[in-house]
Amino acid sequence: MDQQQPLLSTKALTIGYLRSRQVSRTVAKSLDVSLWAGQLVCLLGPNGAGKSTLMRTLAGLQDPLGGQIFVTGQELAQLSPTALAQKLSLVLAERVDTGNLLVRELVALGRTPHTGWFGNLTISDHEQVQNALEMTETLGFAHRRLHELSDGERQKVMLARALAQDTDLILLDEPTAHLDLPNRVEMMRLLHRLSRQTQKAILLSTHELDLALQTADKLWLLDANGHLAVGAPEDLVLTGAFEITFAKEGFSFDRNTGTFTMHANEIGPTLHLTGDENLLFWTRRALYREGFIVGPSNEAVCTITASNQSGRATWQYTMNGHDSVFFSITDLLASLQELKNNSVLTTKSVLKQ
Ligand SMILES: Nc1ncnc2c1ncn2[C@@H]1O[C@H](COP(=O)(O)OP(=O)(O)OP(=O)(O)O)[C@@H](O)[C@H]1O
Repeated sequence: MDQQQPLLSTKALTIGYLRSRQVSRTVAKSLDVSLWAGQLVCLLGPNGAGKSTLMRTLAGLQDPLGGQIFVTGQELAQLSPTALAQKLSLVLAERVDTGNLLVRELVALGRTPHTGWFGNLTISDHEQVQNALEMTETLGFAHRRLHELSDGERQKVMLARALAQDTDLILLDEPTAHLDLPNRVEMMRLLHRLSRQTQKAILLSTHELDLALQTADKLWLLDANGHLAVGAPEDLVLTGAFEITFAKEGFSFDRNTGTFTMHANEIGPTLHLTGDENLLFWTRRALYREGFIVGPSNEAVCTITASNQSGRATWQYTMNGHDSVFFSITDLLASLQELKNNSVLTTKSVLKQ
């Protein structure tokens, strides 16, 4: 494979929609991006930013409003549908009508660009289908009809078909949309493994910010104004691009922990936290949710110490000379809430560490 040339690239690409041959909506313009062999890239952005529009345009399902797309060096507009299908496979989020097809038959359709509509499958084609079923863990329902599957099972089968198509490029529009958490993680791990083992270039759009941050080699961040930022996940977090793209009232992104924090509806008193880091992480989240501010001890009305005592999670604070000890966050919050309601927390107290 030519490592000097990206598998997919764009030059001054403009994407959007036409109505009566007039541009009715320009979603993004001046896009210059590239996808390289062995790369897993996640396309992220808020609702309506243009992720599906970009995926569909890159896959040749929708014409660009301007600029060019190159697939393995050749302009996409010049490729026949079969030539394109030998290079690029697309997995869409929406349900497609597959009639009465068996799962194995649908996955075998992935071989069509290589065999032709009436082409018989060779032993090697059957092996590719089998491999694709095994890799996606869909072999167990290969004999079932597609309309008998759950949305999550169906999504894995669609990936199996793309794998059977055996293209250098795989584009997936929200492949984790219908999966539960373990399957979402598994899907991302599988895609990551595939990009490494097979040197395929994989681009997927997703709303799974956390999983994307952990697994992607590169992120394409499309904001609501059609601006695309490209880079390693960590660079985009450190430069603040990640935060800006998802900026919305009501929550913020914490660069230190890589997590989103919801803002509480009301602002409560400041508390200081100290002790076991693991416990502090979850304590902090609970306190934020309840509208408390976590801050330095000199600004706090009390200090809560979280520790593991004989393997038991314990929270402790002292107020007005009275020690309070709790063995769950629920009980700690109940106590703090009571104090808040009684306005005791409005006066600063010296508390035991
Ligand atoms: N057929 C269409 N004609 C005109 N505008 C459209 C059409 N389809 C989508 N749009 C608009 O294009 C913009 C991008 O839509 P798109 O579906 O690509 O966003 P998205 O990032 O995939 O959103 P989501 O995360 O909600 O799936 C939106 O403002 C949408 O309203």
